[in-house]
Amino acid sequence: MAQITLSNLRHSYHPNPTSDADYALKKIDLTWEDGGAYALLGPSGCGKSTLLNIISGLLVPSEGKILFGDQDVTSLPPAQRNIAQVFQFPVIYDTMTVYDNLAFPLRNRGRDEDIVKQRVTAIAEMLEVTDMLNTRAANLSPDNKQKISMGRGLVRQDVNVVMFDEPLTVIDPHLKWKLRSKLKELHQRVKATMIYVTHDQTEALTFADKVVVMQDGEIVQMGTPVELFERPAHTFVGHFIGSPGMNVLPCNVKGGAAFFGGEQVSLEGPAKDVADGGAEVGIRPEFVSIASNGQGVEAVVRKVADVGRHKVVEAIAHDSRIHAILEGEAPSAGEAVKLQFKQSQTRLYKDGWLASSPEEAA
Ligand SMILES: Nc1ncnc2c1ncn2[C@@H]1O[C@H](COP(=O)(O)OP(=O)(O)OP(=O)(O)O)[C@@H](O)[C@H]1O
Repeated sequence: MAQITLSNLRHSYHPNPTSDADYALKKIDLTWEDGGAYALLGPSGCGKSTLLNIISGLLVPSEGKILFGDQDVTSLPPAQRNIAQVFQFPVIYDTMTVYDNLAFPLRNRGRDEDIVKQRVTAIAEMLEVTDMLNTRAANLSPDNKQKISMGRGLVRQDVNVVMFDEPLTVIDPHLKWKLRSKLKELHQRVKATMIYVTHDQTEALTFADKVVVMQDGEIVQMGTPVELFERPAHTFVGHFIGSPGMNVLPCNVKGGAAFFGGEQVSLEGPAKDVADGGAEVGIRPEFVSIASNGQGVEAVVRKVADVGRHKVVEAIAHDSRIHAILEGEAPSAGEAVKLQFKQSQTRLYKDGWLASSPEEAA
């Protein structure tokens, strides 16, 4: 196992790239710590597969280096990188038993049969498939096939990294949560570096200790699930994570103060070095409430959705849509209300990037 460093990485599929737009990966500098559980999260086309293929060696980047520990592996072929991959669709041999499928990566590298038995037994027990070891893989359900595929990825102890590429795509929705939490538990037991690629925030946030969010060939933030929720470094992260995502409202900055529709909005703290002019206020729906003291941003409720645990209110203020997540009583559609933003959670964004900082304690 090793720390993986991506240094000054860029990749273009064009033979002669001329501008940033020609690059599928713009500029990536990233370190994956040894033994970490990571998710690579972003919408379709943001460059996740390109990055994964560069780490596994299927692609050589146009620029930059990949290091495993101190070793430069940029031009090493996949077979010499000691990587395990689990794909969207199960990769198993139907004619073999579950035992032989799990044993395959070890036997392929000439491991002794007693080590094979020890590892296969341990992984089967972790995956709760011990009773299937003598079953032919052809007779398994799709989710059990994918479990075995995951087991094949985890059975070797000498890999630098295990990469999962949207591994739950074929799994029935009601079984997804089970496999998701299983994977998390497996990481804690196996302690290998794992990178889980997905466009699904729930999968990323459940699995990973650190989530890397990508947009349009760039990393916009790397952080713990709590950091991504509480302090999105970019409005894209605010939008992409959360349900509904963060409210992003156009505002005007004057002398460090933010005005939404002419009314001043109290920010979490000073917006240092933000020039006067257009910017955005970011506030998560969880921190928007209906004012009981008659003070706040005037809005009209457009829709109320009861989602069981809470209600999601959609209101319009100064032509902008604002979501609020409310527990208990909620107003009705058409009602005029005043909205309050929790000040410690109200942030300023300039050109998409976080531009306010929390008030320093006196
Ligand atoms: N072989 C290729 N040739 C040319 N362009 C490509 C190739 N593969 C990917 N691209 C382009 O590179 C960009 C990044 O694609 P990539 O497949 O890495 O994104 P992704 O986040 O993995 O998307 P998805 O989740 O849909 O697989 C996209 O604009 C895509 O069209």
